[in-house]
Amino acid sequence: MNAMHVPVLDLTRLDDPATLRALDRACREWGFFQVTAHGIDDHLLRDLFDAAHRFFALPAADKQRVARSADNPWGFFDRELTKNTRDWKEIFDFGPPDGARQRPQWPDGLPGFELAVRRYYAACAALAARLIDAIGVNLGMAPGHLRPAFGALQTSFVRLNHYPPCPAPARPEGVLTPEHGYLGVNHHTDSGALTVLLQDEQPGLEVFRDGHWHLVEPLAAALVVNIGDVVQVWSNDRYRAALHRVLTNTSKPRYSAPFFYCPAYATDYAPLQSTVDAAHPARYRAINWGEFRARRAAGDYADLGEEVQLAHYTV
Ligand SMILES: O=C(O)CCC(=O)C(=O)O
Ligand SMILES: [Fe+2]
Repeated sequence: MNAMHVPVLDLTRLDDPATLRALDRACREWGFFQVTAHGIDDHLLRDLFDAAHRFFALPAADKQRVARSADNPWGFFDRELTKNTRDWKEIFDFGPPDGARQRPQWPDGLPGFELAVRRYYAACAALAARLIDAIGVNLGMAPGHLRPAFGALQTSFVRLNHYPPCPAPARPEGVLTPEHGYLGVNHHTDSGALTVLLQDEQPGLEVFRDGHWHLVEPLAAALVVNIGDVVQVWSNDRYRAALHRVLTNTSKPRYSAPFFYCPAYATDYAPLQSTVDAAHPARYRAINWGEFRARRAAGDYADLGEEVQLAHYTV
């Protein structure tokens, strides 16, 4: 195991110049960091884990009653593909309603489940808004410049992940999909702007940096944050969305809860004007989030050939 660790930032004073510098460095060097003093109440995080444990312990038929479909991405799913390869996990997704078909689904007979998920969503959205403000400032934009993309029409969502013990864990050296055995989640970048992640005490999450995989250590008081593709584009590659994956193990279940901070569908994102000059021409053309997300979601749901990547939008 590699000895370098992802940086840990104390967010007590996020607008402090020293914190902003540490944030910029973490975004440049890792695209991944952990945050303490993040302001999210411990009870809320405990309630969320409790809700996740109770949901995944339900009989399979009860979970299937809230299964997601080709029309509705919100609900239970246990056949997700990442890099066209089956992940060893089951998930529950909650995001905003959109039209008649896309709507949250809630399991019967789990008092407190919906409330715990909604509270976690709201708390993570507030934290992500603070972080995106700081990132915008670090990239040379006025405070609040990126906020409008994340108003009432933001398409952020919460995912509950359960990785059951796996009889055949895989551990490929590089960024390969395993030929034998399973990963909890195959290597990928997150396609939104930022991800805020709660993980339990069971190790498994790894980030790829300088040719090696590094464990993102479970820290009791911390949340994990990583840069997604949208911020990579805004930053014109100053920050990279880091590749990450989740290992399985033979004996212990693992639970995690990412909050994917995503803009409104109508958002067109391109390198911010402050990141582009004669020496640094724009590396991406404008991308429409609604279009990108629809193409990625179709690939996660079923094997439709090559998954859409940022590389398809470089200039
Ligand atoms: O479970 C984790 O720690 C990370 C999960 C992840 O990367 C994802 O769901 O995109
Ligand atoms: Fe991820």
